[in-house]
Amino acid sequence: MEFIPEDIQKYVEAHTDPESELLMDLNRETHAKVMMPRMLSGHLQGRALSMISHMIKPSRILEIGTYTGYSALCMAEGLAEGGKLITLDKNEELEEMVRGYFEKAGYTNAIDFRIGNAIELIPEIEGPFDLVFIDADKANYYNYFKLVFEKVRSGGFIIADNVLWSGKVVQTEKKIDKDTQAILDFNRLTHEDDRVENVLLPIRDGLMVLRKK
Ligand SMILES: C[S@@+](CC[C@H](N)C(=O)[O-])C[C@H]1O[C@@H](n2cnc3c(N)ncnc32)[C@H](O)[C@@H]1O
Repeated sequence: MEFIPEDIQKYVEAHTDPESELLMDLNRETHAKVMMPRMLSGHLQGRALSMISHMIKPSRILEIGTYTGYSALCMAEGLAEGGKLITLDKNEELEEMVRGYFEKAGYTNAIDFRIGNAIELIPEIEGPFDLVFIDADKANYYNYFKLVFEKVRSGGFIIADNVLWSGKVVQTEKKIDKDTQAILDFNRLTHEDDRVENVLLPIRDGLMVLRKK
């Protein structure tokens, strides 16, 4: 589902910095060879994540849901000198491709790519983090929020992707599927949580931006 008219989307992209050659290659290769390329953040959201990361200048970023590494590479652009980004994914089939791109981008030392179930990996990872990006299985979104919360420094950010869930968050049908319900719960619970400030940005499929007080 497109949330804004196609011509406006094109105008927005034309007036946003282009992707680097490497990100363009990764975008193309993902679309040509990998299942469900819609999962990749893409040009506009990638530039937004890079811009946000530059604004925060994080020393430590945690990403939950690497896929082919596109969003990790975008957020890594804003890391402080000597900063680290840890990214988690359970799909080992993409490991070689993802590591190849991290190497080509010169981020072998800055990006720590770990394979496994994020629910099991996160408790073993020490904080504090300046920025956490939640972009894995929707059913666990609120669990991820709870698992990372104490690891985020005061003033740090948690961003969750796909919180508009292709518009299903405002559907009027009575039967709500499991993932939609999980996103609805995540949006409501984080919005009502006094420990964070929040803004839901309607970029692509929706980014929930939370700032820990
Ligand atoms: C939407 S994609 C991530 C897209 C990527 N962040 C980007 O913007 O280019 C979601 C990823 O989460 C991973 N994933 C799903 N459940 C997971 C889990 N329990 N633990 C770790 N990774 C998981 C999937 O394998 C998939 O690669």
